[in-house]
Amino acid sequence: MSMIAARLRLLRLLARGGVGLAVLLVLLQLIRAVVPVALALAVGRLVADLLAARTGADAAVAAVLVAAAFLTDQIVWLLIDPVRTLLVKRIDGDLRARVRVLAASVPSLDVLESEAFQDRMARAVDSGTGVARDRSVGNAAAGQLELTVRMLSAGAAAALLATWSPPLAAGLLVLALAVRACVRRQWMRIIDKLDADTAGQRYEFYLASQAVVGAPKDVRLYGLSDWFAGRFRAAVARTYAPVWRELLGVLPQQWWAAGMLLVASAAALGVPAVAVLSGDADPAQLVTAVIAGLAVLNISAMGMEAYDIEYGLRGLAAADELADRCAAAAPRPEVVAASQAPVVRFDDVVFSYPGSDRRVLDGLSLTLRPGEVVAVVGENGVGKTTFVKLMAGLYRPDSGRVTVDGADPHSRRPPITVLFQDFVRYPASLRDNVTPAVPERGADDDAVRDALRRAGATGLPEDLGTLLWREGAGGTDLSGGQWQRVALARALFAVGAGKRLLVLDEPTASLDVRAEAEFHEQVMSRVRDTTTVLISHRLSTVRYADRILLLRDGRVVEDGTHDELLAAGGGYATFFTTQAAAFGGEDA
Ligand SMILES: Nc1ncnc2c1ncn2[C@@H]1O[C@H](COP(=O)(O)OP(=O)(O)OP(=O)(O)O)[C@@H](O)[C@H]1O
Repeated sequence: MSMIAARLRLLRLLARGGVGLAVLLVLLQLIRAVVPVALALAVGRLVADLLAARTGADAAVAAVLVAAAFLTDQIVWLLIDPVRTLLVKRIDGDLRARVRVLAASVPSLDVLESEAFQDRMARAVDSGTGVARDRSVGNAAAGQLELTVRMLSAGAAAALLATWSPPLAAGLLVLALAVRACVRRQWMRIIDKLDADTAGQRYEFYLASQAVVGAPKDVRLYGLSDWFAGRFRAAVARTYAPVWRELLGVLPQQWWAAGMLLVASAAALGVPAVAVLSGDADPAQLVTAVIAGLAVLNISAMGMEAYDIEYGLRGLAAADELADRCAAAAPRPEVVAASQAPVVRFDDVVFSYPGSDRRVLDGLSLTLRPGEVVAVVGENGVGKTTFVKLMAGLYRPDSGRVTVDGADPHSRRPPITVLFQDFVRYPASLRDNVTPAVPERGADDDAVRDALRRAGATGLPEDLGTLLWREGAGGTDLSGGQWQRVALARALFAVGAGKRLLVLDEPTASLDVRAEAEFHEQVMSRVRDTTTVLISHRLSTVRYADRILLLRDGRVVEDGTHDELLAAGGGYATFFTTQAAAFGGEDA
């Protein structure tokens, strides 16, 4: 897109903040644009009236016009700020919502988690960390309007000056625009530097958010505020050092621009003065010409709008690239309905996370038969959760094949529900924390209560409408174990609503011993019409599974029932006996 088209697009974006508000801002800016010309004319008339010793009434009218022009400028200036702020916030809010919808529409996590996608997302909705000004598309749109109006104002002042001296008007305008263009090019190098280290800016933002909200207990318990502050200062210094260096490099280059402006100002003042001295102009014309000349030169000063425009254009480009990436990504998978438990197959699957060459899954082959409860065990980091993500179609294998009932889960999402280890605690009601896996089902309080009961969730608020978000009005919070039961209820509710592939990743991690003992009876024995994957380090949880798979080196190395694997005396048997010994008996 050409520069002019991009800038016209910025102006059109103003309407996204509300047509009425945009029109008001345009009007206010236009009034500001004509003020310098009005002031030049009014002051010229005042001087003419005073010198011609006309009636006091004539001079008073001229003085009132001068005052009116001055006051109008002040009042409009006061009004512009709130109108501009509101408009910018609305435009940015609109873009932020669009970007979030785009991000949510990406079907696979590899695109979402890629650095390029994250960078573009941060750029498109940048709220200006690190500098005093918001670097946003909304600011760019408002800045483009300001610049357009400043140009119009300079043009109008030049036109007024041209009625007296066309060469002076043309000369001042060309000089002012040349100075502006050169200075702008120098300063924009700083934005390139700012853009260069987006990963550093993300890290700095992460540190700041961890220090305030992410790790409040650790910060207080271990007195970590200095630790965070030191790292934050170091991160800021690392990220912004190149920017400061660029800044120091640009400053000495300002001398010649200052020199050119000095010459231009001398011409703006000197040419009319010489004309008056030589009798070619009267003092009133001098005053009008000088004010108009200085108004023309005003455009040479690069205001903050230049940064706003430059940064916002990059934000807009980032948003466009996001849209293109999303359009190019695979379409949102069709969700498959199933009346019976599905069969899941992994054939020689190899998978590495984007940006890593470490094979997390390396030739993984397995079959989950319909209605089976299959436990997956293995050391930390062996790839159990990764296996689930591929089964759910959230990533695609690098090679090999994943199918659920014969279909690729990436393009046809199976009727799956997953209780992830890091399950989401929705800032919503208890009811809405149980139902999100099947939003189409709607609120069915009996089914919600039944799922909570089967998950063994006790001590919860009686009212399903209770907000489970402490920061919200009337909100409350739950213990870790209670949250895990609510998340388990979420999975069971989804099974009740027809999801026939159930994954429980560490479902008993936060449960006490009695609750864990009840887990098999209350939960596992009731999901028989569902293909179930159970991931747990607690071997007492997995021992009742129909089959147990032990993962190592990215593939299945043992496959059998608890008794078969114990008898085989392999890795599972070692796990089990070690755990049993740690708990003081064979029955871990
Ligand atoms: N989003 C990700 N990007 C890059 N690497 C990842 C990502 N998620 C996990 N990994 C890496 O993949 C490997 C397998 O992780 P995974 O979570 O599947 O292990 P796990 O067997 O479930 O572990 P645990 O028992 O600790 O829960 C780990 O080495 C981890 O560092």
